Amino acid sequence: MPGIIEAVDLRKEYGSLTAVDGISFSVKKGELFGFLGPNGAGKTTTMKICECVSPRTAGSLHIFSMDPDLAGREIRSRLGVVPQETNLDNELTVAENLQIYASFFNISPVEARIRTEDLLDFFELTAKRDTLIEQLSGGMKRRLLLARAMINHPEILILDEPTIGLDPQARHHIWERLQQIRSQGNTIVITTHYLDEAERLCDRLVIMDHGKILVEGSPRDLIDTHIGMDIVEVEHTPEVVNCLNSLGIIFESVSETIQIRTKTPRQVADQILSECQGVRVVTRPASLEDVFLMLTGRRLRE
Ligand SMILES: Nc1ncnc2c1ncn2[C@@H]1O[C@H](COP(=O)(O)OP(=O)(O)OP(=O)(O)O)[C@@H](O)[C@H]1O
Repeated sequence: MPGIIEAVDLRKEYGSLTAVDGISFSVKKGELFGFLGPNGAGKTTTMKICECVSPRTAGSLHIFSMDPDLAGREIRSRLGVVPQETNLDNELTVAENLQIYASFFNISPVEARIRTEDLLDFFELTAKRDTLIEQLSGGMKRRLLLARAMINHPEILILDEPTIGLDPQARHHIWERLQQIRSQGNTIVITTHYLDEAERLCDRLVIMDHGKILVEGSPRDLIDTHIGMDIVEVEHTPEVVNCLNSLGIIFESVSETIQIRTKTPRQVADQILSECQGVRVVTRPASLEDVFLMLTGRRLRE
C-alpha cells in the first residue's frame, strides 16, 4: 500500500545551494515519522515542500496520492502545520487566535467555537482562553500552535521542531499530547534535532545531513543495526590510551572521550577501573547520538 506521503528523489535548490539533495521516503498512515538532523540539514525545506508552500525543484511527491504541484490547495486543507517560528497573532487572545484560524477553513462560527473549546481543553489552555498571547509561557504558545494546527481536523500534522527551546517539563507535556493524537489514528510528521525526542516519539525516522537521508528505520532498529552494543566511556588521556592498549581493549576516540562498544559493559568497566589509575568510567546503552556520530563523525548538537 502506498504511503500517505510518498517522496522519490526529491530535490530543492536555492540558486547554487542544494538544500534537499535527492531524498526518498514514505510515511505510512497513522505513524509518527521523524526527520532528525543538525541545523541546515534540509529538514525545514523538506517540510515546506510537503506543506505545499514551497515547490520542489525535481523529483516526485504524492500526498494523499495527489501531487502538490497540481493539487496544493486540496492537500493543504487536509494538513495541520506547526511552523518552527511562533507566528501567533499577538493582538488577539488565545481563543480568538483559534477562531480566526478556523475561518480560513470555512468552518462555521458555531462549529469553530465548539472546536476551540475542545482543543483548549485537550491542550490544557482553557484557563488562558481570554489571555493575550504575550502573557503565555513558551510551552503554552507551542501548545496553542498545535491546537491551531488541529482546528480543521487534519489527517496529517506536520510539526517543525515542535518543542524547540522548551524546558523538559514543557517538552514532556507536548510529547504526551502528540502520543495521544497519534493513538487516535492521526499521522504525524516531525522534524527535530533533539535525540531524546526522536527516540521517544518516532515510530520511524530518517537521519538527514547535508540535504541527504543517511539512514531510515525505527529508533531501536537503527541503534541495533549500527551500534548493537552498549557503550563504555572513559576520558581521553594518553595514560588511558596506553592502559587500554596494554589490556588489548579495542576503542574509538570520539572528541574528548574514548568509547568502547561491548556486549559486556559491566565487565569491561570493572577491568578498566581495576587496571587503569584514577580513571572515570561511564557505561550506558547506545543511543541515536551514537548512530549519528558513527555515520557523520560529528555530534548532533543538542
Ligand atoms: N529560502 C531560502 N533561500 C536560500 N537558502 C535557503 C532558504 N531556506 C533554507 N536555505 C538553506 O537550505 C539549507 C537547508 O536549510 P533548512 O532550513 O531546510 O535546514 P534544517 O535542517 O531545517 O535546519 P534548521 O533546523 O536550522 O531549520 C541551509 O543551508 C539553508 O541556509
